[in-house]
Amino acid sequence: MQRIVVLAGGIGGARFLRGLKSAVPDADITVIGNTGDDIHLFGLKVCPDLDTVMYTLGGGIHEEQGWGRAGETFAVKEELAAYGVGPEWFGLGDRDFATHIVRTQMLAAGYPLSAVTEALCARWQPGVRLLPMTDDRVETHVLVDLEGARKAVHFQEYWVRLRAEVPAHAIVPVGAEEAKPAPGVLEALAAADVILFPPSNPVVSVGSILSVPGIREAVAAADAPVVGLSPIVGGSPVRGMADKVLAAVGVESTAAAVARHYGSDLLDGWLVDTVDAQAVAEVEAAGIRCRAVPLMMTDTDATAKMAAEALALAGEVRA
Ligand SMILES: O=c1nc2n(C[C@H](O)[C@H](O)[C@H](O)CO)c3cc(O)ccc3cc-2c(=O)[nH]1
Repeated sequence: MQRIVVLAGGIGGARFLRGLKSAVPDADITVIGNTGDDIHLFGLKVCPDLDTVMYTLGGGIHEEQGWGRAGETFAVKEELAAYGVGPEWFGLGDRDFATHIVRTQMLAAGYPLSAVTEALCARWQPGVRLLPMTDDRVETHVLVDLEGARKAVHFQEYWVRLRAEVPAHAIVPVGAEEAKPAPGVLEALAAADVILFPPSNPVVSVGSILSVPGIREAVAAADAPVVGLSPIVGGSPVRGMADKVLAAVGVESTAAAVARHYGSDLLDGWLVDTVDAQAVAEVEAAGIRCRAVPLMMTDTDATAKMAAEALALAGEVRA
């Protein structure tokens, strides 16, 4: 059975995984999920990217939104607001709250996040093994200009409250230096037949995962071919704020620049969209095999084709 390891962020990663599962239903898929977006609110630990993967693959996601639960209600949030307790800018629904309550209760009882995630997945049956990148606390902060001062804000505040509309100067995965990969992460990378970087954010999603000491090294040292899919199509991100956070780390928003940012020490293959076909030569000149194929995840079939192209490229670079 083909063992595939995917380093995934939130919406883009989750949708890619749905296509991958449809392309290779019998594969053994391990997902290393980003936890740099995690936030503590109302005394609860919220893990947006792990939950987005779990709900999407488990059939509980709010499809149009891409995050949170389908059929959601907001009574708890409204009651909290009536007490003057915020933040009001972060949309936690009643059904979603239950996940965070179970998670926080288990963490308080001494279970590591990896065990808690496994317990939550026992309900959702995502059909993949979902591992957090680390059991330790890592929080992505963004250095921004706000109200005349330069300050660090939590990634969720930058993205959800500020809509990534303030200038960002640096992205800091606070706590990453002391973090250890969660149990199973290094083992999965070492045993993989293929490692994939979905079209997730290269800085705050895949970049956060790679910032955990040992993970980047394990990807680079893996026997498996590593293939990524560009989240930048025609010079802009398909969704999200990748252009803004790429600028903050000094990387141009092009499919080729993102490939060079990962580098040939990590990537063996890179897929760009057909509109970026002119980037193929530049990526190949950087020592990374490159193909131009349609990269819009319009539905599961289109996404399954992208996943199949990524696996075909992995087969090619392995040969
Ligand atoms: O744009 C928003 N995204 C929300 N997201 C998505 C989240 O901010 C992100 O898109 C990611 O963290 C980036 O992957 C949530 C995700 C959750 O799992 C739980 C709650 C939220 C709440 C919001 C929200 O209020 N607004």
